[in-house]
Amino acid sequence: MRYSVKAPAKINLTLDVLHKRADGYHEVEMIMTTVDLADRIDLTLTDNGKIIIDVSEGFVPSDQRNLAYQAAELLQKRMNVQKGVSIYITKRIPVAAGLAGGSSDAAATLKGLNKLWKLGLSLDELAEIGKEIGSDVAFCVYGGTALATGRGEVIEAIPAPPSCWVILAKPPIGVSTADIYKRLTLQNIEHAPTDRMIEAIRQQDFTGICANLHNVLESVTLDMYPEVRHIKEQMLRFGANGVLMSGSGPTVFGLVEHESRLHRIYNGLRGFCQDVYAVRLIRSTDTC
Ligand SMILES: C[C@@](CO)(OP(=O)(O)O)[C@H](O)COP(=O)(O)OP(=O)(O)OC[C@H]1O[C@@H](n2ccc(N)nc2=O)[C@H](O)[C@@H]1O
Ligand SMILES: Nc1ncnc2c1ncn2[C@@H]1O[C@H](COP(=O)(O)OP(=O)(O)O)[C@@H](O)[C@H]1O
Repeated sequence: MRYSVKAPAKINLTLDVLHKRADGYHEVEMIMTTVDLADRIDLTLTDNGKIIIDVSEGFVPSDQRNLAYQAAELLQKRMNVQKGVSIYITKRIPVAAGLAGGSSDAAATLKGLNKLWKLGLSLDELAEIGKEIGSDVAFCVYGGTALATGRGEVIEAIPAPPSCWVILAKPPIGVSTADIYKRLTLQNIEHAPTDRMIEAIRQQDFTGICANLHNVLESVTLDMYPEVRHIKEQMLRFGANGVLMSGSGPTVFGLVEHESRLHRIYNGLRGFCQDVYAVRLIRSTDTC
């Protein structure tokens, strides 16, 4: 028996850090939404109880370090499953990019194995297991658009923003999330307008959404990697309506209302950046 599951990327429309916690994590407030750039996870049932993993990209670990492997192992142990699985990941989401590719692979694996192993767990139960693997996994289990709090694992669904195009551009660098959080200075931080963003989304106010995009990690990554700042400036110059770095970066996304502008921005960016994608927001939460 075999299942294919889509694992979509996320972007952060806002990312605020409230304080550093005693456990070393940061207390965050983020509005996240899924986009239709996705990895594909193929799951094949095996009878010997073993978990085998392979990945289309050589530089993503194809062993216990892979978050999809960790998700399968945790679920197998937690639910006392005797069956095994062979996992094949076709990567399309750039790696270490601020798009939660690994977290989404883990979430999709949990959702796919829930069917393959006939476990009958709810999304809430899968998210509860997923949060042990990483802060972004719970959001990826639900998909859609949500306010994430705590260390990112407390998820409250909110309505989807109005449909629009999203241009993603990633310079050829990988960013360590832990490193960016470590370098963040919390004094004099300009906090994100989370409430205003939620209101703009509720009102389906595209201009308001673009005006309230804010990520407190952005200045940390921009100071370390001037090429990220350059991409931001160029995306705005080519005509994106709103531009922001996603997560800890280095991917920059631009929201674009009209398709007529999309090609100009895409082609302009492709002139100096290899990794550019034109995608759409996913408005449905059913990603499986
Ligand atoms: C920044 C964000 C925004 O969505 O995404 P990415 O840039 O990774 O996509 C997330 O907060 C990342 O989530 P995720 O990548 O799952 O993080 P984890 O594996 O849980 O943590 C990696 C490391 O980041 C730091 N970390 C993470 C989350 C948090 N709220 N506070 C932290 O300080 C910790 O040092 C931790 O060891
Ligand atoms: N399935 C996976 N896909 C991508 N990266 C993975 C995966 N499993 C583990 N990793 C590791 O996780 C790190 C972060 O990757 P990723 O989730 O793509 O980035 P981000 O946290 O910035 O969104 C990478 O350095 C990679 O080695």
